[in-house]
Amino acid sequence: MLIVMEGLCKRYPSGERPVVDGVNLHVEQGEFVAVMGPSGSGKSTLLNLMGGFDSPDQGKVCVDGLSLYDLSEKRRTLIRRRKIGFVFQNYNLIPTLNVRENIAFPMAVDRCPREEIQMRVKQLVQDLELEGKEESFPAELSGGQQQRVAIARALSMQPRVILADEPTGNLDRRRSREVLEILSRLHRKERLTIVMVTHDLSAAGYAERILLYKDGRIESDIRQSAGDLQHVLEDFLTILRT
Ligand SMILES: Nc1ncnc2c1ncn2[C@@H]1O[C@H](COP(=O)(O)OP(=O)(O)OP(=O)(O)O)[C@@H](O)[C@H]1O
Repeated sequence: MLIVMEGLCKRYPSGERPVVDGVNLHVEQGEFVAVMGPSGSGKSTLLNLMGGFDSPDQGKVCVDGLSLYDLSEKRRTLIRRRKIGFVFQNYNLIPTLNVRENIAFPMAVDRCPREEIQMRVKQLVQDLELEGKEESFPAELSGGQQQRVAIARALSMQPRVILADEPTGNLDRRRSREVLEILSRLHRKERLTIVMVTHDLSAAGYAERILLYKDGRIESDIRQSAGDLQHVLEDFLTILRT
């Protein structure tokens, strides 16, 4: 099992109720999981806990057999860099670095050999369809291109899992589809594990498993066959209305 969450709880000091309330979740290597749910229900917090960014009040998070919150801060940072790739709604690219440098950044921090960095950047530029943009800066790119750079950067360390928080939240329909097609292809071809928070049902349609999250709990865990979105939609609406 690649990701294991057990008895996970988190309440912010300012919050009345826990935003993660006894969550148990197992994600297998190669799964593409979407997390949907009402705004403020705790989805981003759950994803941050999964990625070792936050600390739980109770419970365990294991990624690739390592219990993240039993590690020292230093080791957790290292594991995060090597095993987990993050993709955010607002891309989080470094504005003063060009595309090639943004993609190479985590590898440079990890002191990878220069030839390896060059080879990997070249491959990622190809995989993410960014040829010709290598020298461009983030401000010179469309939102979809920026997000593809962010995905390339997230993949640069060959992580075990990609955690994506609303990766298409700032993109129009066409650019969302381009980004999702790429994620979906990487998932199919390279058995990349993806956990993606999204509000967009058509984005969730690319996943093979959909978690409906509400009030800090997984209300529903649906493994969908292709095109079986109606069932998910009905569950989702029921959960939103109750
Ligand atoms: N660092 C923080 N300190 C205090 N409260 C926080 C913090 N981060 C989030 N919260 C609160 O916790 C709750 C859950 O937030 P979270 O961002 O996890 O929800 P979400 O389901 O991802 O929301 P959205 O879909 O709107 O992005 C919200 O009420 C939010 O205000």
